[in-house]
Amino acid sequence: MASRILHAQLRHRRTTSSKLRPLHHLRTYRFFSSERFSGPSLQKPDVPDDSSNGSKLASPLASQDVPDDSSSSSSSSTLRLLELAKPQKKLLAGAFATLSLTSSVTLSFPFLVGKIIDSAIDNPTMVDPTYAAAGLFGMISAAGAGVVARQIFLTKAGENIVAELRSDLFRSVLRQDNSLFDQTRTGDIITRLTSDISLIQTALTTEILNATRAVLMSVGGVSFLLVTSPTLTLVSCLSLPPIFVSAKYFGKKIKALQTTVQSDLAKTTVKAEEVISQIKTVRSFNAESFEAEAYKSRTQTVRDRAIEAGVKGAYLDGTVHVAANAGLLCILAVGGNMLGVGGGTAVITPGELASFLMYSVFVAGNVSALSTVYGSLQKSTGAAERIFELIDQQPTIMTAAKGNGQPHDPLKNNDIVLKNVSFNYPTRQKYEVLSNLSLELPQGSHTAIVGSSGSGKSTISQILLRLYDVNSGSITIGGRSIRELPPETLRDLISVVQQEPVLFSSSIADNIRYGNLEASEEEVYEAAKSANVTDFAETFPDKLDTLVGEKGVQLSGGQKQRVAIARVLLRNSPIVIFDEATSALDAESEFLVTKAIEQIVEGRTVISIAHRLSTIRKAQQVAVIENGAVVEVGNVKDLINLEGGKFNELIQRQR
Ligand SMILES: Nc1ncnc2c1ncn2[C@@H]1O[C@H](COP(=O)(O)OP(=O)(O)OP(=O)(O)O)[C@@H](O)[C@H]1O
Repeated sequence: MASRILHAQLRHRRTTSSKLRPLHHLRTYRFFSSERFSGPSLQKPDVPDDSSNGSKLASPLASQDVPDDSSSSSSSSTLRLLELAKPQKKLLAGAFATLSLTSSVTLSFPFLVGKIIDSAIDNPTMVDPTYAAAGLFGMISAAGAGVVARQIFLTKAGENIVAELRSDLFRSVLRQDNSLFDQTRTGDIITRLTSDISLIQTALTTEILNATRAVLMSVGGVSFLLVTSPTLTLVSCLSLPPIFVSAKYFGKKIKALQTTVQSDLAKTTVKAEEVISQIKTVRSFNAESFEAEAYKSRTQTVRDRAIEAGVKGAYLDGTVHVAANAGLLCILAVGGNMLGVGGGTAVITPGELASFLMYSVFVAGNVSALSTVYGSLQKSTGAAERIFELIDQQPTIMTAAKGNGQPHDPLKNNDIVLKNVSFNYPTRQKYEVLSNLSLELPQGSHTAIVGSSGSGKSTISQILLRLYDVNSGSITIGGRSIRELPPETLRDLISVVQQEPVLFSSSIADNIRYGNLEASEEEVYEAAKSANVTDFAETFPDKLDTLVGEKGVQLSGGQKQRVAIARVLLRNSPIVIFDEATSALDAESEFLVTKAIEQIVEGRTVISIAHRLSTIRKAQQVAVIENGAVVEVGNVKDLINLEGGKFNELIQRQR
């Protein structure tokens, strides 16, 4: 049973939807240092350890604004795109081989039709049109088989490239600094993982092949035109100037509009994602109409720009259509005279004129296909730049850790010492959240951190986990700076129970198992029992296999909290942080959760970020935080009785 659940969970992880899921819960994900389960990181050059200025802002992503496609970055992106196709070279070679076959058949078709017409005119008794058609049908069937094979090769190559790129990109996302997630909306990243990658897939397979076919057919077609009649070839060139002029004029406008449409569309997706994920808040404020209107107005902007681009495209198509057909009429007029109509000398046969006309249509079609391919290749270069930007983003924390991934000496103990720590969030450079903060948390002790809202209590748990690096000062565990520990090792030492625990949309058991993916079913059950999860799970028909819904919406706040505690129990880390774990609960839930918490506290270093006296009572020491600094520290009794003290003041306010 256990292995079934584990396999189901791992299988679940492999699917795209579950790959996207952790973006919403990235902090939870990191508390459990599960990035590593997503596989090895991409190879990155080492960056120097910059311990004096850890609180760096990850370079913001260029968001959905399509980057300036300067030719150098475009060409390097194109080269990198081609690199991605390299491992699929056998499949792509197969696709090119079948393409050559189908193109040769298509190219020889007008030539053969011309020959059949001439033979039928010259020697009507010798040529049986049925046999001729049957012969051509044989050729077409061979080409058809080539088309089938090409599609199969292309689909396989395309899907392989996409799967590889998607998982590389996702790994890269998981390695990024928190500051990147603080300033980038989830929807932006999801767009890169989905539609941008699809654009690349099309570019690397279908479009490159279309381009090759168009070039082959155009070059082959023009050669046939020249061989058949250089004079008529010159005549057919008359249609080129209006086509080129209008393609340049409209093409520029269309590209600019398409770029804006792409960027506006991405913003619309981001908005939809935000509203859907916050639907309860939207409902409770009766804001459905407001949000629907806001979304409608965004989609209308997209629609208007897309129509504008479509209209420009229609003008271009119309101009090309008239110019190309006028060219054909010129060929017909001049070619008709060349047939010797009206008594002149014939310099061309009817069959040659027919094949010339067919090749002209081919060439026109393929030249215009080349411009379409060029347009979509431009689009995918933009998408590639957005993807490479994210893959190339250098996280400061993962790579700066000395000995990251290397074995390290075991820690002497789990004493935590924060010394003169100053910190600001990278997105708010000028606002110092922690200011010269010093605090000692001996191994096995229970410390309550109290203080007014916004004083910096939760921030302490974030810097202990090294979700952010501090600007100055030091944090040590067992005498070792946390910067020297691989982040995974550090995060294995610490578990956090948050005020609003985040669950994944799988079963209760799977959510508990997140604490230790190797745990047996019995261990999961034991953890569930100790955290009073079985009390409520047993009342559901599927018991621990009950699905909890997205972010655990199908459970109450207290039930979610107990699942989160069971998860931490299973994790068995020596340091546990309760970040106001019971403050959002009613009295009965608080009682049950507190009982569950008592199971964890035993024998561990505990930090309770607390508001209420009930949570604080069991702590051995209390640290009062004010404006990011410890202003009072001592045991609960002493501080309660300290007249005029900060803690005493806080308690008085609660009474
Ligand atoms: N990711 C972030 N980016 C920028 N500023 C942040 C971020 N998280 C928190 N802050 C700011 O840091 C300050 C301290 O926040 P913190 O969450 O540590 O306070 P707290 O003492 O835990 O408050 P509360 O009791 O209300 O939870 C606040 O002013 C907050 O606005």
